[in-house]
Amino acid sequence: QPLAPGPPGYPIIGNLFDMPTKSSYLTFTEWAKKYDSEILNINVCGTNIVILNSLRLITELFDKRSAIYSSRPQFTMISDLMGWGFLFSSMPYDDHWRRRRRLFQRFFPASRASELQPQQRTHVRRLLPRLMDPKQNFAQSLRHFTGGVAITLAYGIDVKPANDPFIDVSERAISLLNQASAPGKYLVDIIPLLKYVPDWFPGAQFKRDAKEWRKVTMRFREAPFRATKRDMDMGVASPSYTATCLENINANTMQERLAREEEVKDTAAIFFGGGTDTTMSVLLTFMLAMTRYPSAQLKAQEELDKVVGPDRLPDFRDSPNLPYLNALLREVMRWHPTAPSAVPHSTTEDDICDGYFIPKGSIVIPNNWAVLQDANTYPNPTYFDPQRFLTSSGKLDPDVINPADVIFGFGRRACPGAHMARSTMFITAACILHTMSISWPSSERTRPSDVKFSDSLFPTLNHSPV
Ligand code: HEM
Repeated sequence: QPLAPGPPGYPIIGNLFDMPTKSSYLTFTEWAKKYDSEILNINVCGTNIVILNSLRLITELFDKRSAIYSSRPQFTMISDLMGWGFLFSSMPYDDHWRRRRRLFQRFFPASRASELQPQQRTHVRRLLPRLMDPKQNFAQSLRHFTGGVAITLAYGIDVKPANDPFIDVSERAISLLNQASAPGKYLVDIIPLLKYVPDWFPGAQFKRDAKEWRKVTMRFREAPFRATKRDMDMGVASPSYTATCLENINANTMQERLAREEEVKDTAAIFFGGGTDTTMSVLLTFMLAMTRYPSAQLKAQEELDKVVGPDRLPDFRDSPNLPYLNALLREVMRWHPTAPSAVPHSTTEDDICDGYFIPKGSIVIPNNWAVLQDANTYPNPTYFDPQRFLTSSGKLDPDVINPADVIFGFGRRACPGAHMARSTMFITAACILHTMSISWPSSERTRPSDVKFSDSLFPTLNHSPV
């Protein structure tokens, strides 16, 4: 069977020089047009990479054939040398992953979303005055907010308004992780044996860096967990994911108990590790869209005025009565999706799809950008238009694909924090729109349309809109 089409490449290095280092989702979308194929194949120094450019193929492989499409590619620099292998989002499809994913979903299931609401409310109420305070940097306030929600829910720790030690170490750790995640940055990811080069060896700066950065990773994993355990021992711990999991450990031996505790520690770290940059990215995109499309903002505010009225803040229970706001949030997720080229999976068996061979060990990238910017599904896709998700009678249209069913991923590796992310997005956007208007600062020389999205896995704006 042939491989799927794609740029031809060179012997040994394959498509090394074709592989985009910036906005890869745009290049993948162009290739799909150029080769007139929803499925593409490239090879970078022996690693086979398959790119899926349609929802049909993504659901076919990740949902229907999930038994062989549910692993993750391994990156030596991050997972091994920097110590991030404990995050189950990056683990291969094995028992370590299975145990952690099961634990996370047992104590943090969508069915318990309403239990998160009091803490989410408290954090939004603290965010609103900060956003209105001209002395506070608005993006920093949003970052502190999403970090605070994660730390409170994971550990029951109430973060300080500024210089919080847990937020500070977590932000530093994630920023190092993001820097090291740039595709093709480290040769050791292509030649894993290089990890055995001694630290003092010329050219081994990556090993010296990794040694320092690993200390930050470990502090990120340990410090808040230890604080919660200490509070539990003293009987003063607030309810949290960590406290619930620790209370529910059922172990026969000390060794077994310690192993279970390590799993709790690993999964608690995912709240910040998986939930902060991602939610922040959607909220920043929301703020930018509001400055660029003031008529959509006004419409959502009129709906809130009608449904919520002037005497209270919006609440979770208002959601079913706010179809326009919900449509607007869907459009935010579609217009510039978070993780546009998603989180790659990898295959554990050979397979054939649409007549093309997919070798075992291939990296498989779902190109969400191509799905969410497809003019057949979303006419005039570059335009921000919440109305596309509504019927003529103003209800949410079930026939238009909800971008939330795309941006949180697919199959057995789909995002297990989507319920929390969606409710945080809803309550934050509703409260912001009901209490303030978002506009571009008149003193600013650039315009909202000049704003560029940065190029990390979860792009955030590199320029604050307000
Ligand atoms: C708007 C916010 C968020 C977005 C856009 C998002 C998106 C994603 C995506 C695209 C994946 C990969 C899915 C796949 O491989 O098919 C993922 C995985 C994951 N997300 Fe999220 N996420 C968000 C928030 C959160 C939150 C709040 C948490 C935790 C509380 C979380 C925890 C995870 C975990 C643990 C995984 C890895 C699952 C696995 O590999 O088994 N995410 N997320």
